[in-house]
Amino acid sequence: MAKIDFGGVMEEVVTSEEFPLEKARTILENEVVAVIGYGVQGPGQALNLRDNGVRVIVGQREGGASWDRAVADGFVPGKTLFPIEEAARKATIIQYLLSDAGQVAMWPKIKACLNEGDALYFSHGFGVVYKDQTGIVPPENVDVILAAPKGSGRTVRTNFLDGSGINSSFAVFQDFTGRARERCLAMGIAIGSGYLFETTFEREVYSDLTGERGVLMGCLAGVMEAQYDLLRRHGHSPSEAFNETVEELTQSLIRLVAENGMDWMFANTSTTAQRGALDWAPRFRDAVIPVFDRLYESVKNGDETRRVLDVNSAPDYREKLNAELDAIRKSEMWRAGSAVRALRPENRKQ
Ligand SMILES: NC(=O)C1=CN([C@@H]2O[C@H](COP(=O)(O)OP(=O)(O)OC[C@H]3O[C@@H](n4cnc5c(N)ncnc54)[C@H](O)[C@@H]3O)[C@@H](O)[C@H]2O)C=CC1
Ligand SMILES: CC(=O)[C@](C)(O)C(=O)O
Ligand SMILES: [Mg+2]
Ligand SMILES: [Mg+2]
Repeated sequence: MAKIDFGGVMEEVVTSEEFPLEKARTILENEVVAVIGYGVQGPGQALNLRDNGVRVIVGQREGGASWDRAVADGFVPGKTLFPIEEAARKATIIQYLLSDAGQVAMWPKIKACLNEGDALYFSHGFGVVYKDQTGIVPPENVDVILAAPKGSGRTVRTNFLDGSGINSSFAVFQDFTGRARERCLAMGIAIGSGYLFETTFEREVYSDLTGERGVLMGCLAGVMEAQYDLLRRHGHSPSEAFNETVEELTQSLIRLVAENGMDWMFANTSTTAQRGALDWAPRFRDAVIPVFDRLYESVKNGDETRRVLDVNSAPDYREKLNAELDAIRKSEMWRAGSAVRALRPENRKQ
């Protein structure tokens, strides 16, 4: 493993150079991988595995939109696409990529399909770590491994297609065969990871639930809305409020952060902007610390899990979710956003 200095802390990572695809292919040579669930991660990981020469089949509920999508992506019913349990029985590596609530519902059936020496693969620590709520306790005679892409399943695929790779974490929870670690790393590389950093199931789920509720999604959505509304209350137009809150971030400034870090972005803005941002950053930081403390506690004590399972296990959860997403889409802010996006020169030409 390569030793990398992450800001003064040495960590070991596995890169696609030191663990090349050829090595992954050899390790997975005699395996049949079943991707159970063809939602967001399922397609990204399944297609990358297939393109990387791994024997992969898909298990999905018959008849729904995800099944049709798998067919459209070239998986053939009866050959490489099966109902969930049939796929799970055929496989030696079961990639459990149903929604986390779906994993709980299907667990008794999946458990019954596991053979001694199989590997049960997750992209989240959720099911295993919150076992008191999920009931997911793998049998002792299988490997239990994790490769968790740090990005959307869409990006898992688009990064692969453009020749880059997603970063993923990996973890071994249970090593029955003595091969759990190599199977885990081989899968991590074969799904298209550029490098993998090591974690545990527990640390993965705590950090992942915090990140998505926090800066990556929840906090981001919240602070954007707060600033947009503030500007609107003070008489600014929707286009001005949206540009100054979202468009400039996604089209310019966050790209500089991605390229070269926060200081680089600051260095390429006006001295006026720098002064103000440097002064206000600690105020925002201090304002949200108590919210973040509550968030981490709520993750750790299982409250977030309870909420996810409650809401996402309801029969009408899809309708309710769509209504919530629809409300965002139809809000003035995001309708303004749609108009702003349409005005980007590259979109205007179409
Ligand atoms: N969405 C993403 O990009 C990421 C997801 N993950 C993890 O990957 C795993 C899969 O997540 P997603 O791809 O978002 O899942 P998803 O929400 O897209 O669901 C996948 C499939 O599960 C099926 N499903 C749901 N409930 C079911 C049930 N009761 N019975 C049978 N099938 C059912 C649905 O047909 C759907 O196609 C989760 O553990 C998630 O936390 C990790 C990183 C990113
Ligand atoms: C994309 C990702 O890794 C998330 C946000 O954690 C998720 O979809 O669960
Ligand atoms: Mg994540
Ligand atoms: Mg997540």
